[in-house]
Amino acid sequence: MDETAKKTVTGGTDSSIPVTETWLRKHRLLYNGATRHPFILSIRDGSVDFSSFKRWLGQDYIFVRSFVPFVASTLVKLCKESSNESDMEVILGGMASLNDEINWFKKQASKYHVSLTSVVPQNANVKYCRFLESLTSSEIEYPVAITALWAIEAVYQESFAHCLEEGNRIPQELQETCERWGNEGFGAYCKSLRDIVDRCLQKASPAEAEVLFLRVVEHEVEFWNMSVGDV
Ligand SMILES: Cc1ncc(CN)c(N)n1
Repeated sequence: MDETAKKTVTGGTDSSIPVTETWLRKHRLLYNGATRHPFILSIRDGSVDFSSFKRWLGQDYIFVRSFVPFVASTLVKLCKESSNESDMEVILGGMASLNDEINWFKKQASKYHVSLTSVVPQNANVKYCRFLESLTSSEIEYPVAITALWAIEAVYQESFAHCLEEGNRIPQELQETCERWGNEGFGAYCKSLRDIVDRCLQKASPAEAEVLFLRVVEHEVEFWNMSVGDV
């Protein structure tokens, strides 16, 4: 991160607006590109190509395995920098649900005959996993790491919750997939993460956090692009 990006800036022109709200307003177009991606829209309207779905499944399993050490490193940063008890419960809850997520991927892979041991990570996935690894560095502070964690989870939550909204024509086989991330419990988890980000960045928000938010959203768009074979 260069020196300009490291500079501390205020959250926005109106300090009563939480920082995440400021970013979402400012970067709405890019954010919608991730949460309303053609892959997601095709699940919602039932036109999804199942070979894309299977590609996504195999690649996301690899991603989630790299996501675990990143979440664990965020927990370590919390303990070192503030040890806020309620933040700890939120992150621990997230880690527990990642265990379920990994088992879910294994079950789905066997249902769709995807051999998880033979999946070759594609370029977009390799880059995203490298990015996650870079965030485990001790130079990345807790408020910045938790920002990335919130953004990563929020994109999936909003994408799949959109699939479930009224008027959907989700193929019956994919209903469970949409519910995995679109359910209310996962929504509440993402809201807790968002509240943590807003609290941590209330007084001063490093430009580095906003840059990371944008990079996460870009990686998510690339990940969906890869899933539809558009790389
Ligand atoms: C790429 C990606 N982003 C987010 C998630 C939700 N844990 C996921 N499984 N995969």
